[in-house]
Amino acid sequence: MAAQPGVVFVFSGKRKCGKDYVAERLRERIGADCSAIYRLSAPLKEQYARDHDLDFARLLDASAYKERYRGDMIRWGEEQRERDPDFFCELTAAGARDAGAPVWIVSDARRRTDVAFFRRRFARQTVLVRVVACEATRRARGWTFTEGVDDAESECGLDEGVAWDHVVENDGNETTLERHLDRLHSDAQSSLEGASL
Ligand SMILES: Nc1ncnc2c1ncn2[C@@H]1O[C@H](COP(=O)(O)OP(=O)(O)OP(=O)(O)O)[C@@H](O)[C@H]1O
Repeated sequence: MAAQPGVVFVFSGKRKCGKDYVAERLRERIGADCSAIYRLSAPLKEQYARDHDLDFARLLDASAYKERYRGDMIRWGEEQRERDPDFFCELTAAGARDAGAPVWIVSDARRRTDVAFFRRRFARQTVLVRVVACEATRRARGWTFTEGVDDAESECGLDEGVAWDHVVENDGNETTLERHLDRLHSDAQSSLEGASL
């Protein structure tokens, strides 16, 4: 049987708050041998590419190819979620189980249903992490407010009403970030010890 995770970190945050950056720093801290980063958007792109006979690798990068299909891909994703809100979470979890690392870092939760899925399916293992940075910092990292994106559910669905286990301040202060990473790392260690992995 495929492996169950010891810890599932579920990251969320506004655009350019540094979710990917902090997720990568956490993976380095815990060690690439026992942790891996997963994106809920990856199986969406993979499945979309398969259904539409497209090149999955080119949909993943920041190419004009991806931009050409972006609108239709978003619409297609919404249709799948309406049919089954857990569709992409299930695919991600199945891929992660097969890969077998004990610590999963899911770097891009965007919806209430994403958080609810991991809380329900991996109740003991899930650690909810909100990454925050002020608007000035996000702007300096390339963010500009875009209508239809920054006011959409995919960007605002988790702004309120979620009991985060950790809120990571990522405004560029290295000492603060290190302190947060220490806490997350120690959470992972205790959970792994508790699960006797
Ligand atoms: N603490 C930090 N120190 C230095 N650079 C950072 C830090 N946090 C983020 N960055 C940089 O800011 C940029 C945006 O970060 P990142 O891609 O992780 O954001 P994101 O929240 O995943 O964005 P998006 O939602 O658009 O995918 C990247 O170039 C990243 O390297």
